[in-house]
Amino acid sequence: MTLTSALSPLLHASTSLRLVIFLILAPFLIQYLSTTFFYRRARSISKSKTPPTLPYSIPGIFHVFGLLRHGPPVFFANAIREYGDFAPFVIKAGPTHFLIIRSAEHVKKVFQSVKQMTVTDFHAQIYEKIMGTPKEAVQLYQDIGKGRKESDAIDHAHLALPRQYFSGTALVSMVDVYIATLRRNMSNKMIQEKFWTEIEDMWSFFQNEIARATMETIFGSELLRMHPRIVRDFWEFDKNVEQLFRGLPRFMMPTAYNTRDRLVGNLSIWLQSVHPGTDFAKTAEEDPEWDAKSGSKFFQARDAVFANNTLDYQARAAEALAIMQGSTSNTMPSTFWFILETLRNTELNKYIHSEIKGLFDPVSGKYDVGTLTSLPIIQSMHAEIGRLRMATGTLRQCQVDGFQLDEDWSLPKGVQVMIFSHDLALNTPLWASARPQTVERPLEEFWPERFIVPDKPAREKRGQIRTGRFSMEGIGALHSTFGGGSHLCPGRYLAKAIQAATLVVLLCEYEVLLPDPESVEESMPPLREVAIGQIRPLEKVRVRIRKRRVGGDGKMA
Ligand code: HEM
Repeated sequence: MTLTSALSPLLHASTSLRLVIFLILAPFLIQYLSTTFFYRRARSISKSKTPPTLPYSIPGIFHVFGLLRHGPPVFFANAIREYGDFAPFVIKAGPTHFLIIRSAEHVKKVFQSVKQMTVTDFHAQIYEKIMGTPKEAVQLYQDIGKGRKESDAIDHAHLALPRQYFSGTALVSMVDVYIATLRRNMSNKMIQEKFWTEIEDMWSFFQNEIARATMETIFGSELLRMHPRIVRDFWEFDKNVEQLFRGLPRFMMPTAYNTRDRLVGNLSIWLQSVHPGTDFAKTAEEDPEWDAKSGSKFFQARDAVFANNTLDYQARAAEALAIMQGSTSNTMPSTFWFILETLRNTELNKYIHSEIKGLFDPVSGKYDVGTLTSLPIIQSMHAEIGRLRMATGTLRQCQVDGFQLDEDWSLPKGVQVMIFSHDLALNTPLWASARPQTVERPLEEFWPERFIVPDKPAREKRGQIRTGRFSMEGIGALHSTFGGGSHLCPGRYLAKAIQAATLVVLLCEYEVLLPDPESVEESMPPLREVAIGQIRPLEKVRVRIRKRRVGGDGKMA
């Protein structure tokens, strides 16, 4: 349709009719013009231009209807499929502008520009809309980086404490607690040596067991004792996180708000009982690493910062919910896939079992967590699960006008830069040019050894597991599952340790098998349909489990 033919009915009608015709035609016209502008801007060779906006038909509202109709995960995925070759491009939800970037160079530039690309406002919104933080406390988050003492202390608790406690020996102690908790909970299930027990739905089983063990490790056992429903409430809350972030009124989604409020209320009651006053944290070297009532040293130290910096119990409970969500929401699905991918591949299963079965020390009754998590196959599996089975988004807000993304593109102040891990993870040309060895097998396929560099070029037999050293060299920017730069997820080592610890307990202490492998293959989720969000099998996955016999020397079989 040309512009003249589109306007011709208008030129020959009465005023009111013209208005009606104009209103009917206007969206088509605007769509036509915005499409023309989009391609013109995207193909322009001029320097320092602002990125184009995806075609739209209603100015001011832009892509709001599409985002509401399909939901952001599908809308963003469709936009990438249709216009991905023209990235970077902008999607506008009314006054909020999202810039989608898709190149490794752009990702690096954004992560490295710590001062110009921040998360402060985004984090404040998460606390207010999702976690239910009271308004007065939200101001403290918004004042981070503005020289306010309490806000700086909160920033320290967010950035420094997880990095201190989720690495080195502190991490090993946490994982020891996780393993002991998981083993105890599993042994309470009366799983037999002689008979197989059938688990109908491995996803729900993991939702319960991994969340339970992770929560007990971070918060202590008293929380679960006081509020036995907390795991169920947590998953109900987690399901509604995106809805809560949209900020729809309470009457439109009462269950989402009620569940969130119940969680915050219960966490607040628990905190008042286990962390009274401001001097409750026992974090000296000689203090125990974990306390059944007060929780891990990490959680005690963190809550003490908030207690000493004007956060009331409701705001502290919202903080506890944020840590519950950060630690459980992605770790459970990634652990599910870690185990399922192992069970799906007999050679891999045998190889991993042979690598890990010697890691149990019958004298201490503990596994060697340090060795376990540094095995190349475990590290590579962790990276591959993050690449293929997780779809996370990382956001940064541009704080300056004219931010130079590169010599072609310049960004306005306020634009929200979005990086989608799954999109980058499946971009074959980028991976092939960054490190050709990583695309020896298609990126759409799960390849546990993708991140292993062989020691020497050896001829591998079919099905044989590749050995060598683990490396992320050259591909860091393409693997953004854990974000990047100064906010790179501090829990990534804990997530890897939880995956490996769950695997070691299930593989060394139990025999686990998939009774219906064909239906599991048919249940594999499609790729690229959502840009962000939980990836889970299409159908329930059944597993059979029975206890392994322990040898006379106390060693695992
Ligand atoms: C597979 C599991 C996990 C995934 C995929 C994941 C992913 C992410 C991502 C994408 C970010 C944003 C990073 C950025 O803005 O650059 C993040 C931040 C964060 N994650 Fe994780 N995470 C996982 C596990 C954990 C665990 C176990 C914890 C433990 C408590 C944790 C705690 C945090 C915290 C506290 C932040 C905020 C960091 C900051 O703003 O400085 N995460 N995570």
